[in-house]
Amino acid sequence: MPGKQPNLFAFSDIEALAPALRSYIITCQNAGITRHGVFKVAVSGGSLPNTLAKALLAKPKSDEDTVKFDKWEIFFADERAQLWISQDRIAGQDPPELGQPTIHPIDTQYLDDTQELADQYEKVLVNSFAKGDSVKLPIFDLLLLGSGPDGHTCSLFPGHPLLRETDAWVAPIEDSPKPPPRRITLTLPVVTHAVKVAFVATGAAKKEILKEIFEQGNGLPCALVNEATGERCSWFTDNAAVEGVSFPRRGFL
Ligand SMILES: O=C(O)[C@H](O)[C@@H](O)[C@H](O)[C@H](O)COP(=O)(O)O
Repeated sequence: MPGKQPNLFAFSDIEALAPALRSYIITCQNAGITRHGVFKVAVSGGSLPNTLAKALLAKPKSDEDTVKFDKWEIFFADERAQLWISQDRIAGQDPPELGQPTIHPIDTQYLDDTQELADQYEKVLVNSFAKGDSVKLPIFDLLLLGSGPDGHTCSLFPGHPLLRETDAWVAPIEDSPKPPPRRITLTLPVVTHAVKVAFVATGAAKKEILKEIFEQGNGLPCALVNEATGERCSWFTDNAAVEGVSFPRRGFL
């Protein structure tokens, strides 16, 4: 289905990927600011924050190429029910001269109760997106996600009943196959309702799972996001990650 498929971009390496990712994010940022005065973005962990730092902390090339962090509202796409994880997030890496984003971390007083942790984080979203009769789902301007070697994204794992969640915006998980087992995550309907979804997946270790996601799908969480979002979804990969993947690449303009 032309036009309905996700955009698969493949770069020679992370150095080449970073400026394209920056330009994509700035386009989403400017669209969000035009629509509602702020840029609402949710971010995953893994290697993504380091790639984002490379992309976003580079020197602007023009006025249009400006990252307006003071207009950013940053949420976590998923989070471990642990104290230390936030340290490797992009939150700690914004130099003050770029402006301070509004960051919405989890409330660590609820770490012992993942349902409460999820409910409290959902309240944070409700305050920002005004859940009510007319707002069934929050609409993030952008989700910046990674893909695990098993095809998971956020803390949505292959074959897990959480993939069938339809009501909650944020859900707890107590049996994550990837340690640690206790986490909270945005739910699939929230992920697929975003204006734009971008995955960043690099390195040869990703090629088997990317082949499965793009060729068979197999109900893998990343494939479900691809299917539900189509052209709203973009994959920023390097050649090593997509070697042997039969799926048309797009040129990044
Ligand atoms: O909480 C976690 O366990 C990580 O956030 C994890 O979900 C990560 O996002 C993916 O495994 C992709 O990680 P890489 O991009 O580092 O491969």
